[in-house]
Amino acid sequence: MASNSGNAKKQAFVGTFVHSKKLDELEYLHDTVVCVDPSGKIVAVERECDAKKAEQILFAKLGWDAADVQVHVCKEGQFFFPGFIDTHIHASQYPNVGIFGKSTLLDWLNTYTFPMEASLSSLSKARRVYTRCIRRTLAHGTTTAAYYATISVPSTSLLADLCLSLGQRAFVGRVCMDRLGPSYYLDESPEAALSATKASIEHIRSIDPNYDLITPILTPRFAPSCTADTMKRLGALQAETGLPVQTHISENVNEITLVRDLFPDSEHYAGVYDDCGLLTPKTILSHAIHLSEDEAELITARGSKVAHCPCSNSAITSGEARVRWLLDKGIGVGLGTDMSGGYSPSILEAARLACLVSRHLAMGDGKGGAADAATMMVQQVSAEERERAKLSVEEVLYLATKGGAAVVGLEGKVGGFEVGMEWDAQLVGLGVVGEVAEGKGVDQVEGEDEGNVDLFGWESWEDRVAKWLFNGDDRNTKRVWVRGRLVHSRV
Ligand SMILES: O=c1[nH]c(=O)c2nc[nH]c2[nH]1
Ligand SMILES: [Zn+2]
Repeated sequence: MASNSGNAKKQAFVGTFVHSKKLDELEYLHDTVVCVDPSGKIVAVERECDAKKAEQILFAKLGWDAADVQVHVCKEGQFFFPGFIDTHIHASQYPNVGIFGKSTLLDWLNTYTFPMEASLSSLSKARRVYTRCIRRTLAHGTTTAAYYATISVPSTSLLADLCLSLGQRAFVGRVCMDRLGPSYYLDESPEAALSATKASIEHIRSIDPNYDLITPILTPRFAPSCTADTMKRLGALQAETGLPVQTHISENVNEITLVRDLFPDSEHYAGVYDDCGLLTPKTILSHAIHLSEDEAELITARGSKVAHCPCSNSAITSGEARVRWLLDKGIGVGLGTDMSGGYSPSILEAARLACLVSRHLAMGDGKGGAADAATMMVQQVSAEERERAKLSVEEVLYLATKGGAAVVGLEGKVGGFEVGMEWDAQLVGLGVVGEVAEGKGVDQVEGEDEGNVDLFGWESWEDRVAKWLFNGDDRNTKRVWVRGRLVHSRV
């Protein structure tokens, strides 16, 4: 089956392009044309060019007939930005967003999460939930998502089918858990967990044989809910297939105590995964809030990556992940919404919350992470070091795009605008406020742009992007493409 049907045209995108060059630097490409071939690949990035020049020179250089090219031109206040990568999201928890009360991880799982996930064994309910989740995240500019589904194979297969048909690039994981869950929502045995995982992989292979858009991902939920036997089988399957792995680590202090009790022979939480062959360069570890130095060093050595989920970590009171500390150790970090631990489907929201959480660390009043005020004082962390904890606009937007791409193993393929990469992109539009109408004393808002961001025209491009980060939302996400296919449009 074609993995990205509905797109078989040559396209040219004209205007301003903003993307990450490196962790702390955004590049602004003005008066630029990006050409995308029918397979969704970027084949040209031409500076100092416009639609007319492209027609006269660039298309000919590519051997394109201008009549065959669909041209998209940015309007005032608009720019192209790479699609967001959500490195950690539970599609099956989407109906629960915002519903967490004052719970913390372990009671949150039992009260809200397991009942909702179990209920999605009803395929009609799963279809409603997954369709809405995919549409909503696309509308917020998420072009790639690393999804947890449920323990049900048909329900997980349905999520993969829907991502393919709605055009979202996805990693789809059938959740494995064979203990410490309610009896109605557990794998019967390690053998059952493994064979269900294999059935889910087979289904994805049948709908997208080359994993062009949808890739299976091995998903032991987290160490407390998996026996060592199950995790070792999944580790062996990873070694055999080379597939990616996703799980949770070190989110909550009670969870860490539980892991210590359940796995007394392992050195620490990260060691449990390592002992089972699950700490690989293709492993996405979510949260990683309370890691020790030894654990971070092991993760660095294994090349595993971290999904930082600031919304979830704040909502269910888990703590503050030390992103700068992780980055300094050479660990790749991306952003996750972690719905519904996190209440928002938006990676833009995750990026702004990553800024704020890093500032709480800098203020030293975070009581959740090992780098909280007391620890920092004891360790005599200098004022400069605390200041370094702060993440900039450029840095969180890197984590949301290029950094996330590296976390899910798509570096060089998505997350930026370079020849050879795929056109996974969003068109961002900010509201442009016109001159005060003479004699009326009120601002006139021009154009169809709406939303929460007002541009007055004097802002630098850096300031425009900062205004988008802190006040933007899905109203500013005008169009979204994955592999060149238009998958969401407000205009
Ligand atoms: O944020 C989280 N969401 C979950 O669903 C989950 N399961 C285990 N640990 C978890 N953490
Ligand atoms: Zn999670």
